[in-house]
Formats: sequence, C-alpha cells, structure tokens
Amino acid sequence: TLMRIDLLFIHQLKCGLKEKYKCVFEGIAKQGDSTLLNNIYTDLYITQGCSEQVNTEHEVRQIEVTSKHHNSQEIKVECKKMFEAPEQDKEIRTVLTKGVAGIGKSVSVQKFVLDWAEGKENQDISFIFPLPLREMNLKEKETQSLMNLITQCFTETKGLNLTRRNNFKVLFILDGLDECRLPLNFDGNETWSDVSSPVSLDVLLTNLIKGNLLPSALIWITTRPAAASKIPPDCIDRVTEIRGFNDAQKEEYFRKRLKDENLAKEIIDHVKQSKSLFIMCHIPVFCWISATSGDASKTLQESNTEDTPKTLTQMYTHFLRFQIQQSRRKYDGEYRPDVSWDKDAILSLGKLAFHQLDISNVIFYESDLEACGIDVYKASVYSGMCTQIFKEETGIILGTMYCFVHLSIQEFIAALYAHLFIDINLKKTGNKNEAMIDFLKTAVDKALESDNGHLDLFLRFLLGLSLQSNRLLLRGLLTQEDGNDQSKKEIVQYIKQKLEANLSPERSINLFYCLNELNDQTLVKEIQTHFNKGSFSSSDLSPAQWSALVFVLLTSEEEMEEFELQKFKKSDECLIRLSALCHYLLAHMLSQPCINFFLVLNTKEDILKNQVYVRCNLIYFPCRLNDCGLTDRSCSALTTVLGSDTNLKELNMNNNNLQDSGVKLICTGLENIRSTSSCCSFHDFAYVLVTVWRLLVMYQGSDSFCSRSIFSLCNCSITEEECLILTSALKSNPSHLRELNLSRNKLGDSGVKNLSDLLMNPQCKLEKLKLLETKLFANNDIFLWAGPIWWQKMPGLV
Ligand SMILES: Nc1ncnc2c1ncn2[C@@H]1O[C@H](COP(=O)(O)OP(=O)(O)OP(=O)(O)O)[C@@H](O)[C@H]1O
Repeated sequence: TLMRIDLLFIHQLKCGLKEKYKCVFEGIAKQGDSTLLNNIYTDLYITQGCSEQVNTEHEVRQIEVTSKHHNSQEIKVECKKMFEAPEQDKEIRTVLTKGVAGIGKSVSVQKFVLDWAEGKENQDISFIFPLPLREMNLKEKETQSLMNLITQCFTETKGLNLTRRNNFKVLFILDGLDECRLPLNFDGNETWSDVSSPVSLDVLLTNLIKGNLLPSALIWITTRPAAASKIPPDCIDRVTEIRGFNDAQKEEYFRKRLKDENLAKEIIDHVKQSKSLFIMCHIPVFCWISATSGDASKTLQESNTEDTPKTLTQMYTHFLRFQIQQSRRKYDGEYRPDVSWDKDAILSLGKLAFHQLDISNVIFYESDLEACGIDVYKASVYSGMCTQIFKEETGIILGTMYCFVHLSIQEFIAALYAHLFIDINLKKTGNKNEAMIDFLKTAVDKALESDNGHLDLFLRFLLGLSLQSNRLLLRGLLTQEDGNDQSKKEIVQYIKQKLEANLSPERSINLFYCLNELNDQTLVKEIQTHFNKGSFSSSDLSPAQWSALVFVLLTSEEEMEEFELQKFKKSDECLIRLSALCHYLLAHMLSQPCINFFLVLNTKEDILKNQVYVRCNLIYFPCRLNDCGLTDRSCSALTTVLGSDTNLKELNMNNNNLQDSGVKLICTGLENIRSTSSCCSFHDFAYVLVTVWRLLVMYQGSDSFCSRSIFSLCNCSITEEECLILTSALKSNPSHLRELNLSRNKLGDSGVKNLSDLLMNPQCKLEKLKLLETKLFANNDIFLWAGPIWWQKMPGLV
C-alpha cells in the first residue's frame, strides 16, 4: 500500500516526465514547431533473443558463440510488455534491448515512459527513472548516494524515501549503453547495497544492475549491439532486439509523419522507386530523413526519377540541402532552387562533428564548440539555421549541451568536412587526385580497424562524396571535379582487395555499401552472372564473392521470390559459408511478407531429395545433407541455422564424417530447439535419418527421441549395446513413438530380442518396427530379410 505522500511523488514524477517526453526531439522542439510523440510513434518490430551475440568477432567464432546462447524461436515482444515474462512463473528483472543506430531504442524508451506517465500502461510500476547514460558520463567523477542521484535528476521526488523496506516497483532505464564512458567494472567494484550512502557512480550502476542495490528494482538497458557485452550475461534476464519497421510499418510511419495522405502516398512511391532505399527505411531514422528530403524534392518540384536518392550519400545530401533551403526561406520568405551555403558555419560545425566522431563523442559542451570556432552565443543560430541538424538540449544534470539530431547526421557532416578540408588544403598543393586517393585509402583502413564499426557510416559518406555526380548537388560548397574518375577506379580496386581478406560479415557488408555509394556494381554483377549460369559448383567462391552473395540477397532490386543456389560444391567450407549467410540474412531481414526469401541448396542432382529451404519468417527446412563430405567443422555452423529454425522437419546427415565432436555440436543445436517452451513444432520433426541420433540418444537420454512419432535410424551402425540402451530408454519413458526404423544395423541377437520384448510391452505404443537387412547374428553376417518387411505389432513375435 502506498502512502499519500508517495502518491504525490508519483503524480509529480509523472507530470514531469509527461512534459519532458511528450515531444520527439528532432531538433525542432526549440522552435516551437514540435512533434508530439503520440502523433508519429509507429510500432516497431521487436523480438526476444538476439541474432548476433558478439559482432566484433570473426564470423565462424561468432556462430559458435551464438549457437551456445541461441534462443531459437523468434518471439515478438511489444514495447509496452518489455517486462512481461512469456512464462508466468518467471520474473524478469533486467532487460537488455539491442539495436543498431537509429533503429528506435530511445524512441521506444520514450514511448514506454510516456505511456506510463499518461497512466496508460504499466501502472503496476510506481516510479520510472530514465537515466540517459550519455548524461551519466558527466557524473563519472562524483560520489553520491543513489537517493541523491535520483532527487538530483528528478527534483519532483525530493524527499522520497526508497529503502529496501518499502515495496515500490521501481524501474530504472539506462538508455544508450554504447555512449557510456564509465568503466562499468562489474568484477572489480565493491558490493554496495545502501541506497543512502555516497559512492562512485560506477559502483552505484553496477550494483543496481547486479541487483545488490534495490534488489526489486527493474532495470532496462538499451544499447547498440557492439556494446552489449559490457554487461555480464548473467545479470540479464531477457535480451530483446529492435529490428526496425517492417514494410507495413514503414508506410504507416510516412502516413503519420506527413499527415497529408496524398503527400504520404507520393513519398512512399518515391522511396519505393529504389529498392535499396526502401530496404534502408526499415531503420526509422532513414524513414525520417526520407520523409524530410522527400518532402524537399516535392516542394521543389523536382521529384522526377532522376532525383530519387539511390544511395545514403544522396539521401543525406538532399536532406542537408533541404534544411538549408528551409532556413533560408524563413529569412527570405521564398524558395530558391540554388542553395546558398554558409561555408564558414558548415566548416566549424563540420570540424566539431569530425573531431568528436574520431573520439566517439556525441555530446558537446560550450568548450567543445569554442574549440571549433563556434561562438556559443551563436550556437542557437546554428540550431536555428539547421533546425533538424544541430540541437541544443537542456540536460537533466549539466545544463546546456549540444548534439547533432542523430549520429548519422554527425557522420555525414564529418565526411563533408573532410572533403571541404581537402578542397581547401589541396588547392595550394599540386597533385590533388593522389592526395585524395591516399586519404580515402587511409579512411578505409581506419574504418576496418574499428571493432564496433563506429566509422562505417562515415566511410560510406566519405566515399559517396568523392563522386562528382554527388558533388554536383553541393556546388558552391565543394569544388567540382573534372570528371576524371581515376581516383574512383583506384579506390574501388583497393576496397575489392580488402574484401578478399577474411573480414567479419558486418565489415564486408559495409564495404559493399561503400562500393554502392561509389556506384560500382562489378562484384555484385559477377555474382549475379554466377547465379544465372548456375556455376557455383565448379568454382570456389572467393571471400569477396561470398560477401557479395550476402549483399545481393540483402539489397537486390529484383523481387527474388525463389532463389536457387544450385549445385554448390560439397564441402565444409561451402556449408559454413552458407550457414553464416542464412544466419546473417535471417538476422537482418525483418519478418515481412513481401520479402519472400527462399533459399534452395541442392547438394545432389535430384532436387526433390536434397534441399534446404530457408524462408525468412516461415522457415521450412527439410534439410538433407547426406553424402556431402562434411566433417565436424561444419557442425557448429549448422547448429546455428538449426537453432534459428523452429520448423525443421527433417535432418539427414547420413554418410558424412562428423565424428563424435560434430555430433555433440548438432545435439546442442537440437537441444536449443527443444528448450524453447512454446516450440512444439519440434514434435513434427518426423524423420531423422542421421547417424548422429544414436549418439543423441546416449548423450541426452531419450526425451527428444520419444517425442517423435516416426523415427528412423536406418544404417546408423547401431551396435548391439546401443540397441539395448535404446530399448531401455523407450521402456522407461512414456513414448509417442509409433514407427521405428532400425534397418541395416548390427543389432545382434540380444538387440532384436530386446526390441521384440519392447513390442510385447503393453505400455509401448510402437506400432511398426522396420528391420530391413538386419544382421541378426553379428558374427555370422546372415541377412535374414531381403526385402522391406514391416513388423506389425503382433503378440508372440520373436
Ligand atoms: N517507433 C518510432 N516511431 C516513429 N519514429 C521513430 C520511431 N523510432 C525511431 N523513430 C525516428 O528515428 C529517430 C532515431 O530513433 P532513436 O533516437 O530512438 O534511435 P536509437 O536506436 O536510439 O539510435 P542511437 O543508437 O543512434 O541512439 C527518431 O528521432 C525518430 O525520428
């Protein structure tokens, strides 16, 4: 029961948060032109579990790690139900939500808080304290108590007493773990459970997350994927991942954002003209940029196909032009088709963006601005000039701060600055081309060195802006080149060379995006030619070509209803690559009906017999990989795909050289499927013709075995001894097994005897037992049955 004073605190906190969270901060709030969150908020596609656990690692290693933690089934999570456990008896205290830049983590947090503050959702929670980690950085050096921290950040709660005794449900939201500069020393920090004595912020936060401090408090942490590993996995009860908008949600967003139905329709059509742009729009921030720059081309009457941005650089360039034109219009009251750039202002802003990006900083203070020649008194002019680019924010702790409206905008402005800088400095020196090439190469190297890809987007913009066709849109700002594309050729070559090295999927995909920004499709075309000719089996694909394959699948302009990868070379290498590819695709494609991705892998001539179907959402998997020359090397890769698939109907691994170690790995993958409580499709796992199953029975008891109705262990070199284990497992467990095929094994006399005993047992539901070509007498090798004989359940059968 809450006391009246507590109710008052709750009321005050809700009022404060409502005020703070009701508008979206897209930089325009200050100008009194604000957008209400509830007017534009569009549901996002959020799932439980995580597709990539550690994305800084090499892909094969990644697969291993993922398979261990894999939570096989894709469970959709509603934002408002972030703390609602799917199983009723389980309580969720800590949630970690991952998602790439601009996918909507902060907006989700905002919506959650607003709904609570408006009394709509999660009313069982008494207090929500959102603590943006970027702001917490500033308290790094201070010591204070948790209570103090709360009352400082939420002055409405001054006087509130949160002790361990009272049983308020409290939620702390730590938004933006990737921006946190605190060490978060979970191992080294002392244990702290006192809410009212002062200690360093790092100790406070780590103990809060661990549950030492206010053990009943709920914790919600959001982060970009690369930083997720900062939190020890055992502190997290649930991992969710924001996957962005699916196609329907993209359209819904445009309708909400633009209000005018006709304009929305026009812009949706406009975005759809470029498939890669449309795909990019699964990230909300790109939707927002498209809505704004699309709006621009509409207003400027230039929305012909030519002008549809096809690359990210073009999209952001349109956006920037529009912003500048908008602000000019404010002053002049009219549109001008040509943009008049304030070069000095852009240089200063660019310098800030560039230098701060280099040190991964996204929040700036007066001193940072001054260091770049920005007069703080004029900073509001900047934010006024580019209302949706740069913004001034009053933080909860340290007063006025500045930041770009979104990191991607900082990245774009930083790249623009780099070009401006080169333009200015190279004017003086002679060989501009060479210097430019060197500069771009160094940027490629530097971006590849980064573990978490923090320069990926910057690099894309940087390369994009080196193209003359793009510079044309920025005339008056960037110097116009003479159409000599030597530098483009060289840098494309350089990137291709890099792609031949074994890069992680993330890095190589980014390099493809870079090639795309550079308008170079040669590698991608090569791959398409391979497809069309079906010539994969004869040629070993190079690492670059494999990455190209993924890229083609991700961004293909054509609707690939069905996509056949026929006649691949039978090898571990091929399977590992393909599994990584499937896994990557599954992780990066949203469940949307329009992407009907269908991968068919044929390992034998006969299409019907040998195929792996992977469907994006509705993954259907008769997976026949028999006779594929596979060894245990393939197994970890395979387990990942098995783990991500819940509709696996059939797995055939016969006649491979998997060894015990490989079998164990596959068992782990299958175990993952089984462990998902809601996953009953595993029971449809009808036929399993795998040598591994005999070992599965031994390693994991008989549960999984017994849950199937038809089971085939034909030609699995099952020995007499194993047959005994099998029969006793069947005897001691209530079994659903109806049919068992044990043909072509060396079961021996006692094995067969045991099986017939089993059939006689009234508990046993087994109706058919197939013992084709069974070597009954192990020593004499006598073939007792020549043809397929089904033993019906008959009393007296010996
Ligand atoms: N659910 C949503 N509905 C409408 N717009 C959204 C939604 N989610 C995100 N956006 C738009 O995308 C922008 C970026 O979203 P947000 O700041 O939440 O990304 P983020 O995942 O926190 O990114 P970062 O890791 O860079 O901080 C928002 O400013 C908003 O314009």
